Amino acid sequence: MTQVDRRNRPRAADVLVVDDEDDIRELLELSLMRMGLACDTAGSVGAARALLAERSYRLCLTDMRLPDGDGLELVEYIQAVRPGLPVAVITAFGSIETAIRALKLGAFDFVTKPVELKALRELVQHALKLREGGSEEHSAAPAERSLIGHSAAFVQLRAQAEKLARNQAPVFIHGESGTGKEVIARHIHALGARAGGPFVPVNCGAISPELMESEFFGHRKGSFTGATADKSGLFQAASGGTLFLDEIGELPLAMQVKLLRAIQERAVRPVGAHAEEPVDVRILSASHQDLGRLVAEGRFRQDLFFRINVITLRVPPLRERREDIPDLAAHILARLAAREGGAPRRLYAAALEALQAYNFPGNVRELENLLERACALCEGEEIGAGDIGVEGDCSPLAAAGVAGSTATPGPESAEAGEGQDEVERLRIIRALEQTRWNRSAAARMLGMTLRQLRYRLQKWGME
Ligand SMILES: Nc1ncnc2c1ncn2[C@@H]1O[C@H](COP(=O)(O)OP(=O)(O)OP(=O)(O)O)[C@@H](O)[C@H]1O
Repeated sequence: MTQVDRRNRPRAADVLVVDDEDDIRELLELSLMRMGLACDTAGSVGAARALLAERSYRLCLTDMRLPDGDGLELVEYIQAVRPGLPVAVITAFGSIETAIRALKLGAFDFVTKPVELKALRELVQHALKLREGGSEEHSAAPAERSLIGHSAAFVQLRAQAEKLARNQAPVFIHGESGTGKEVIARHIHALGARAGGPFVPVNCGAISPELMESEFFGHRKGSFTGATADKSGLFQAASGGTLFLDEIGELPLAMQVKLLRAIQERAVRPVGAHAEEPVDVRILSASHQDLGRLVAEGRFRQDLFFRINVITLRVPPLRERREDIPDLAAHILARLAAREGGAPRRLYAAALEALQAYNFPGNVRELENLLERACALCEGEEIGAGDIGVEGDCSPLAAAGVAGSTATPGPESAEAGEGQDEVERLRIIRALEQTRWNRSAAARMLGMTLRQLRYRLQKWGME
């Protein structure tokens, strides 16, 4: 068996295929050639390293078991010496743990044996798009502009997100309500190989449990009362792109089983259909809840937790990165001005100080709401502390019964989860009072949809 099989081709090879079995190497090479790609092949970690030292590739595809090491070693090696090169691993069917370890080490994606041509083609397409840097260069600017923050915590978070944009691993984004979990997810999508595909956000808490399966997977005409035509679901809508499952902790257990299957099999079965259909989506998810705690309480399936939580990003609350407040405020004021017309309002130093001293239990979304209200109230060009309506450390929620806003709990403990719910409940009551219980206006003020607001009110027995 040749350990290094380098073809004397006029142009550089696109893909490095690493596998110790001759027939699999040949099969992969043939499939890739049909896609118009030239390959080098290697039968061991050593041979692959030798080629990587000499030549550059657009993708590396490696088997896990190799005579002198394993695919994970190669993933680590590539991260160290060729960090921009996407590397995908071929894992044995059912060895999802290995695939997850590879993703954690920085692998771009994985395929299971026997390698299906369709899965291989999709993987290669995504990898090459990433390598071309097309999505990265073209979409970095707009995504960059909309993701504001220069605090050390935020800079680190953005760097992690940008690294994760380069692979296909599921990412779980954890943070309090309104911290920017969705903007982070959009950033990961916009900088990744799927940027040309759709980004489909779903609030799992806002879909009624009876319709959930059909919403996610679609349905066939006549499969239930009201199914008057075939309809595709969110998975199909996100095909080629990213499905962002917000508030994933709200999924009922029965749906969690189905979601796990869809993620694992990369296929879904529309309600009323006989066969599954393949789907090609990257899953990003988020919650303000501590999923580990939900698992311990039996409210979230451990297997799904393990599957979606390959990598966790924690978005810090705004009160842990107060340095970001001035930039965020300027950004929000500019956005409001663009919407309303005219020049952006400025903040008096005292107003900015008041904002920086405030604890923002509702995080960036609350900052947006405060500034929108301040712009409506303020008569001149500059917003004063009085227009802001927060006085130093004294949160408006304190008046509503939440002990000092500094005591707003983080999301890490059981009490914290409950505290978060309580903070949200009070925030919603405040908005409803301000809008004289006009739910649409309150939802707008809170930055949520009417459906989301209704869902929460129902949950708390308030509707
Ligand atoms: N770093 C940021 N730069 C610019 N805008 C931000 C940033 N973080 C949050 N925002 C804005 O704040 C609002 C809330 O952000 P987002 O919806 O992403 O939060 P979230 O954590 O997903 O909220 P929820 O938990 O309620 O779903 C959005 O309007 C978003 O544009």
